[in-house]
Amino acid sequence: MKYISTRGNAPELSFEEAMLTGLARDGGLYVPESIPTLSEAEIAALAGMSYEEAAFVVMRSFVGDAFTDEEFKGIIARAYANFRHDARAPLVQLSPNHYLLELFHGPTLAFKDFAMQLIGQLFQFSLARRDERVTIVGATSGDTGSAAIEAFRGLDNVDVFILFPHGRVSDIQRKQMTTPNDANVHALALDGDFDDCQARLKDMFNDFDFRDGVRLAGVNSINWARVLAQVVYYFTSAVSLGAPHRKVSFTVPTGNFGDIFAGYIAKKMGLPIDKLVIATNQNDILHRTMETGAYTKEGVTPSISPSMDIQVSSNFERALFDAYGRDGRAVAQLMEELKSGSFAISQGAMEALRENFASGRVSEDETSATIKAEFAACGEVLCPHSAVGVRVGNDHLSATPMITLATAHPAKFPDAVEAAMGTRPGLPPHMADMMDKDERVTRVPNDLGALETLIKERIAQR
Ligand SMILES: Cc1ncc(COP(=O)(O)O)c(C=O)c1O
Ligand SMILES: N[C@@H](CCOP(=O)(O)O)C(=O)O
Repeated sequence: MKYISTRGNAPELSFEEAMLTGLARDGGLYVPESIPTLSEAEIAALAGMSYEEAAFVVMRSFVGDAFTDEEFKGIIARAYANFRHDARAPLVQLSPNHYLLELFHGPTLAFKDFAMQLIGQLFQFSLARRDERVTIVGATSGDTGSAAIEAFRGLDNVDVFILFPHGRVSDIQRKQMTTPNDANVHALALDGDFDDCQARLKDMFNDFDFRDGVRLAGVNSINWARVLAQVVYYFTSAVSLGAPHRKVSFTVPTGNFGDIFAGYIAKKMGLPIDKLVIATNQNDILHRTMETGAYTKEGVTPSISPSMDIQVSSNFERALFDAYGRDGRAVAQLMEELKSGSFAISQGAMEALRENFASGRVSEDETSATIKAEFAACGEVLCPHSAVGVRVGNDHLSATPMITLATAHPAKFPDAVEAAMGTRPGLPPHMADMMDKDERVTRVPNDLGALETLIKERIAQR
């Protein structure tokens, strides 16, 4: 299995090389050169398997010969050992044909743990056998950063720097990133929004002297392994509702487009998915794009679902690559145009996108009202991101079962949940003392040179 860049001008890599490389050297994102499929019988057989067994079957052909079967099974087992639910990703029923996939039973209470715990194990295995060390720099709107820190804290051969937008993450998210006291963890509060954090991260990857000098690695969804790990729960949840003998639809609260792109990969692998619905908050660039065919940045307005406050949706580039018939030059041209604020998508590419994706947008009031209504109707307490998904999922109900992804635990956003339903959700026992812990954080400017200098100095001090 080889991996190619969405901009068509970077070396082809193996799974392990692509994982350790992060952003392609032409600025694009790595994708598999072809998508392996599972037969109906193979999908049906997932029904009797544990989450870990299903994960092995779904991901095996993407990793090629990077690991033996036994090595890969061990990596998967270690990745999910500290989840707090036996099913890992349990499905609960909200209404007769609407189900919620709870993805918040991992160590940091967000869906990011599914991929980050796996990536943590993959990196440890690969770095140890290569005898290498890396510098991970991550950009976060709140959840990716805490999941990355949890997955890599305390490791000798990894430094992890997390850029988060100062004042724009919840208190719990910030504490998750600033209270670990491991010497290899560096929380950086950037003066800007998430798009600035992600842009500076990509700038670092495009500065080859810096990139090669610190041996930069990425664990954002820039990294294909992040997307791959998320494909698994589309299969396990759909199978538990009767796939492949019955179609299912999914609604996915969306920001950087990684999670829903994993659903698209599941569909291409043969999972019978009817609709994949993009759910956005008031930062609705993806919904506007699906409606108008123009991808136009408008600036980010902070919302009560802060992890989705994103305008430059990184993985949309992977969807565009397919929609343009895998024409890397066309994608590179669109990304060049985006530097001036917008690009128009061709009619053919829009048709391809609309064949696979529907979309909806949810206001702040609607998000709060959904938290309140679902608690009253079925007792499920939703985080604001999941509520955005459920609201859009309700608008797209049909005879096909709808699965909405619950992407974070409500206790990560207690103020928004309490304001909506009058009760404050409590943290699980293993995090109960988090708010009392001391924080370690450095305020940083939105400036590439200053960030690179700081990172180099910190590495030199270790
Ligand atoms: C809680 C939560 N929900 C939804 C999303 C959106 O996921 P994606 O960026 O993969 O679209 C994020 C962040 O990415 C998140 O942290
Ligand atoms: N919502 C994310 C944003 C980073 O996106 P990713 O797709 O690179 O993980 C977050 O919580 O940080």
